[in-house]
Amino acid sequence: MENCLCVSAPLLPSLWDGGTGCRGSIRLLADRRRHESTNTNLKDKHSRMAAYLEIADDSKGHELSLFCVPKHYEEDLDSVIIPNGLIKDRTERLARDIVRDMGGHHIVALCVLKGGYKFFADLMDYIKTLNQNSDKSVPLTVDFIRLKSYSNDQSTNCVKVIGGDELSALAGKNVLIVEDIVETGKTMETLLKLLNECHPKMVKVVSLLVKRTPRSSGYRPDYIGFEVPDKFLVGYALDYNEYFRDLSHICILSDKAKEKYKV
Ligand SMILES: O=P(O)(O)OC[C@H]1O[C@H](OP(=O)(O)OP(=O)(O)O)[C@H](O)[C@@H]1O
Ligand code: HPA
Repeated sequence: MENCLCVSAPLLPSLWDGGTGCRGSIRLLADRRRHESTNTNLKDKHSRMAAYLEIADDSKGHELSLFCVPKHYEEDLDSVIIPNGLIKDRTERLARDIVRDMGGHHIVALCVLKGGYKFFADLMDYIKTLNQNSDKSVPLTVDFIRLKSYSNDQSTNCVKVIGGDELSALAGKNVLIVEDIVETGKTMETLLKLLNECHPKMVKVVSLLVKRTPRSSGYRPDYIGFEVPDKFLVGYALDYNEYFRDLSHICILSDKAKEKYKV
């Protein structure tokens, strides 16, 4: 099913109407692709390039036995690809970049559930810390939306909106969408379309991860934590059929585990 949008909870009335040290393999890169502004009304005058840490395709990650991993998942993971500490360090810097660019305005941070909840919580904490320790501070409010399109390790191509706050409340606001991963780009493109119908003043997107994959539509967020290989990743709230959200590090899921937890 191509470009399907399903709204399956009556929570969005406006929508019902209209619709590491990985062996030296991590490098800091700038996104050389043309930066696409996510707001059709207020396109950035300056073409910015999103910086990110690249995890190389041949990165094997780190041995599981070097980290604390829940016993119940020990057999299911190939390796730790991004340790929790590195996620936090990169998130701290993303917070600084976001406040630098969006500061001075009230920001509404929109968390994309469920996968985005850990990154969202940590990013908000870092922005709060910046607010507390600077002469300039930016008011921050939070909103939530739940989107779902994956079953097993594949996008169904049908992005379902299954709950959340009313997007119409974001009219005229500076919105920061907080997402865990962009793979095909379908989830984010669907959300941006819905959001733009509500006429926000500005929309920026931060995604902790962007996957290098031939399945990508080419969509790139405004802020990116890491660019990752085309492998199915779990942990730090990223799931496989709801499992592995209770894992601190981002890990590569084994093929055996894909079979074990398949629906
Ligand atoms: O770029 P895409 O190919 O669209 O994939 C990205 C989306 O997939 C995951 O959501 P999922 O549907 O698994 O729901 P979840 O957040 O509840 O895990 C993830 O959290 C992103 O929202
Ligand atoms: N892991 C978990 N959820 C996802 C992924 C992934 O690699 N890609 C898209 N949603």
